[in-house]
Amino acid sequence: MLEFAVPGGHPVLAPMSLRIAQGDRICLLGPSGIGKTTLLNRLAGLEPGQPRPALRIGYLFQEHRLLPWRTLHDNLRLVGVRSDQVSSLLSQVGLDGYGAHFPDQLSLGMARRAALARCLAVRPELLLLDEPFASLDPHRATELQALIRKLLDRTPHMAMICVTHELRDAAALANRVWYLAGRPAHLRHDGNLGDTPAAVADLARQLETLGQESSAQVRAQQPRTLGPEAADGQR
Ligand SMILES: Nc1ncnc2c1ncn2[C@@H]1O[C@H](COP(=O)(O)OP(=O)(O)OP(=O)(O)O)[C@@H](O)[C@H]1O
Repeated sequence: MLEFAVPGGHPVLAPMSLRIAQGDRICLLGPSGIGKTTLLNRLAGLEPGQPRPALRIGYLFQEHRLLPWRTLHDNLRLVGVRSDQVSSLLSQVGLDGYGAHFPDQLSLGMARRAALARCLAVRPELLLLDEPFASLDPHRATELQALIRKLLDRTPHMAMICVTHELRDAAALANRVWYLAGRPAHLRHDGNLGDTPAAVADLARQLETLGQESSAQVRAQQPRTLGPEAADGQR
C-alpha cells in the first residue's frame, strides 16, 4: 500500500490523504484547470521543497520532455538503460529500429511512446500518465491505449494513475476512479469503476453532476467584475 498526503496550506489542493494499493489502476478525472496535473506533480515529489519519493516513479508528462539533441538511444542511456537493453525497451513500445532517431523526427504519438519507454526504464512501482491520449487522432489514441493496457497486464504489481477527461479511458484502463473537484480541489469521488455498462453509465452521470457543482462553486468564488453601470456608480 502506498500512502501520500497533501498537507494543508497548498495553493490549489485541499489537504488529502491518498492510499494506493499495488496494482491499482486509477483514472483521475475532474474539470479543466482544477488541479489534476498539480496532484500528479505532488505525488511525483516535483513541487518545491518536497522530499524525493521513497518509491520508483515513472511520469509520462503531457509533453515528451526527451532531450531533443539526443537520439532515443542516448535519451534512454541517460536514465540508466544499458546499451544492449535499449532495443528491447524500444520494441516494447513499438519503436523497433528507432534508436538512432531524434525526438523531433518522430510523430507526436511515437514521441509519446518513446517517453513511455523512458518511464518504464526505471521499473516504476507507480506509473503516472498525464493525459496520454491528448491531441492524438482517434486511431493513434486507441493504439496507445492498447499498448498501455498490454504494459499494465505485463506488470501486475505496478500501480498507475492516469489523468484523463474521458470516462471511457477509465473503462479501458482502470479499476478505480478519482474525481477531483472544488476549490481548493479535493477528491469528491474515489471508488471502483463498476463492472457493467449500466454501472459505468451511472458513474458518468454522478461525475457530471459533481462537475457542474464544482463549476458553480468555482464561479461563486470568483471576484465579480463590475459592469459599466456598476462601474459608473463607483466613480
Ligand atoms: N503552486 C501553485 N500556486 C498557485 N497556483 C498554482 C500552483 N500550481 C498550480 N497552480 C494553478 O492551479 C491550476 C490547476 O492547474 P492544473 O494544470 O493542475 O489543472 P488540471 O486539472 O490538470 O487542468 P487541465 O485539465 O486543463 O490540464 C492552474 O491554474 C495552475 O496555474
